[in-house]
Amino acid sequence: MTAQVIDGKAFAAGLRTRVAAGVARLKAEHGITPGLAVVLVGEDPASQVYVRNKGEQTRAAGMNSFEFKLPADASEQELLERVAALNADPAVNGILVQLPLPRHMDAAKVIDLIDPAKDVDGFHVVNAGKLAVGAEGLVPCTPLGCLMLVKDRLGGNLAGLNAVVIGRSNIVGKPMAHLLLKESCTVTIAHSKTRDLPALARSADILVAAVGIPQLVKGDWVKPGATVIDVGINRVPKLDGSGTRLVGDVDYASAAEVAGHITPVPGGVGPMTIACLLANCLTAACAQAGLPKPAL
Ligand SMILES: Nc1nc2c(c(=O)[nH]1)N[C@@H](CN(C=O)c1ccc(C(=O)N[C@@H](CCC(=O)O)C(=O)O)cc1)CN2
Repeated sequence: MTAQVIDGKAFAAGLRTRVAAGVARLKAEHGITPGLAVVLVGEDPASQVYVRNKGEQTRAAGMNSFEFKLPADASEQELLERVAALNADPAVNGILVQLPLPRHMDAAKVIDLIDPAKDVDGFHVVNAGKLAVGAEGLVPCTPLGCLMLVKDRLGGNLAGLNAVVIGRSNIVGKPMAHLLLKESCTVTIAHSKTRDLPALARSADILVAAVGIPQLVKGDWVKPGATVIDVGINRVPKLDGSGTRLVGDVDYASAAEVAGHITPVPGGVGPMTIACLLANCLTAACAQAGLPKPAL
């Protein structure tokens, strides 16, 4: 079997178009222009690219973009003060602090200060808790994007499917598991202490790899016909030694021979992260104005 490739880039472009239409409606009917504030601390090259892309895509969707850059040696207090100011700013509907933060800053403390209503990353414990109990809240962008891709491919009804999520981070693994559980999948979260991971992975109808180990998941870990979602973004040396290339947590070539559907890296899950951020910002702006959640 050769898997069908899930084109996350194309799906994300469609989602951004739907978000832009929702933003235009919100402006026309209620005079509200959603505003997204992104805070970057330091000069990590990948983070700089992601933040620039967020600003461009926010403006392209018709929303206001506010960008704040702090030097790598800024104090944690400075960052907390910036977040507090954004919490109080009515023009700002969504706040995102780009991760990772420099080592001297405590990301949990910073996220904890973000107003949960403006927490478009969905990382605040209030939003994590809402997801865990199945209540309406802001959902982390990457797992939300993964779920959209899976539902699009499998026809929307995931009930009864076996899902294995490799990775237990608060940002991807745990929220992904909750989202799949909400869809009535039978969900297992695997991690570094899991016994016989290949056998467990082979039981999955939906296999999500979010562990940060380049090409960990091999073709013989994949159940024939399974949907494989690769969240990994790992930069590794090219085989000929000329620079680097991006690979996922899945060994794409061997997994694609067995899977039914598979996301590539790049061009799979990655582009969904920013598209879902825009969707969350529109959702947050509507909720703050007492309006229903937009259908995207
Ligand atoms: N506060 C947050 N920080 C970080 C998040 C996040 O969701 N919130 N996620 C990642 C980085 N990220 C967005 O911030 C992000 C990662 C990857 C992509 C993407 O489009 N990737 C491309 C490849 C890009 C490349 O060539 O390097 C792809 O996979 O096709 C977008 C956004 C960590 N920090």
